[in-house]
Amino acid sequence: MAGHDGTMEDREALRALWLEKAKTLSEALPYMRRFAKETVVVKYGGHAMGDAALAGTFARDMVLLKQVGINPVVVHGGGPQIQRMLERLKIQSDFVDGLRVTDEATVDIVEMVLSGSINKEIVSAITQAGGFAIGLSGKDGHLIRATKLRRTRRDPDSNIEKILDLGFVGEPTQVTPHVLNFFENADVIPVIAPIGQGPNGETFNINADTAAGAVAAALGARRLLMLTDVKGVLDADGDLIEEMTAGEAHRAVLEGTITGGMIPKVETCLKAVESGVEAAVILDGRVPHACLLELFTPHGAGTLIRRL
Ligand SMILES: Nc1ncnc2c1ncn2[C@@H]1O[C@H](COP(=O)(O)OP(=O)(O)O)[C@@H](O)[C@H]1O
Ligand SMILES: CC(=O)N[C@@H](CCC(=O)OP(=O)(O)O)C(=O)O
Repeated sequence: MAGHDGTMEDREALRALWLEKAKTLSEALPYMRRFAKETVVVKYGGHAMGDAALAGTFARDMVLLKQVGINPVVVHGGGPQIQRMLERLKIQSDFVDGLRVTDEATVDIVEMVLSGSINKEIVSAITQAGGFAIGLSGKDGHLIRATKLRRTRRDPDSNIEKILDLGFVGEPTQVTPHVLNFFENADVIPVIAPIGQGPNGETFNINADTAAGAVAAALGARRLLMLTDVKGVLDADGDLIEEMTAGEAHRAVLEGTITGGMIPKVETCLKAVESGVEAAVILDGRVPHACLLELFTPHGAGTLIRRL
């Protein structure tokens, strides 16, 4: 970079660059006003948090949102990190419809990785970026009450519906926003691990997309941002779909354009918008400042799903 001793051309180029940055900041003003005092729930997926530099950028973005008067609430995943720990401990793990079958030994590891290391890493990154974050799991302050997830599957030969036992996989039954409202008023950024508490004190492993959707619905969030490791929802030709209505999303699942891990993600977005969240966006967490791009520019960063 040219300093004061650079050539005239260098200084002119630098000035043009800063003017461009000032223009971008100024253009963000109407968006900042639109989202001021609003809650934005950000689901930070395990794949999206792979890179240290990107994790730092994500933390700065959360601090910036708070600084301009928005209320960011982070719900994180950690699937790949749980997987690595289970492999180190030689514990076998299977998935049904993208959900980890969770026995007693596994739920202990899931809780340790999510509420322990990952949660504290994100809290620490936000603190490093100048923010004030507090880590929670769904067990704190009755935040996420859960029950055992019931899943059934129809056997194609006998046509009999079978109950699948996923162990300690939970689904949220109630989210109590009391503790989050308290944090909002105290300018704290909550960072939530997707662990739920059952009626008898059991610990439940909740898919992080599902947990984020339930938190967004309970808070009446203006946006649910789902950071993942693809551009967004892709069509049959592999092109990004920038906006989908609930009807189009349902159709894409039925037609098989949306498969695997994208199904629970899209279903969570649909449920969230049906529960009062204004819009949900599936966006590429590998793109630096993806949340800022989505909220503060006319160039959304992924696929927006809204009620209609
Ligand atoms: N139509 C689609 N558009 C984009 N991704 C899709 C689509 N259908 C299936 N997928 C798969 O869904 C994956 C995202 O879900 P998942 O791996 O569960 O994300 P995360 O770990 O971030 O929660 C993508 O990596 C892709 O393989
Ligand atoms: C029930 C279930 O599958 N829980 C997930 C929780 C973490 C998660 O969802 O993390 P990502 O968002 O990074 O995938 C798991 O055990 O992997």
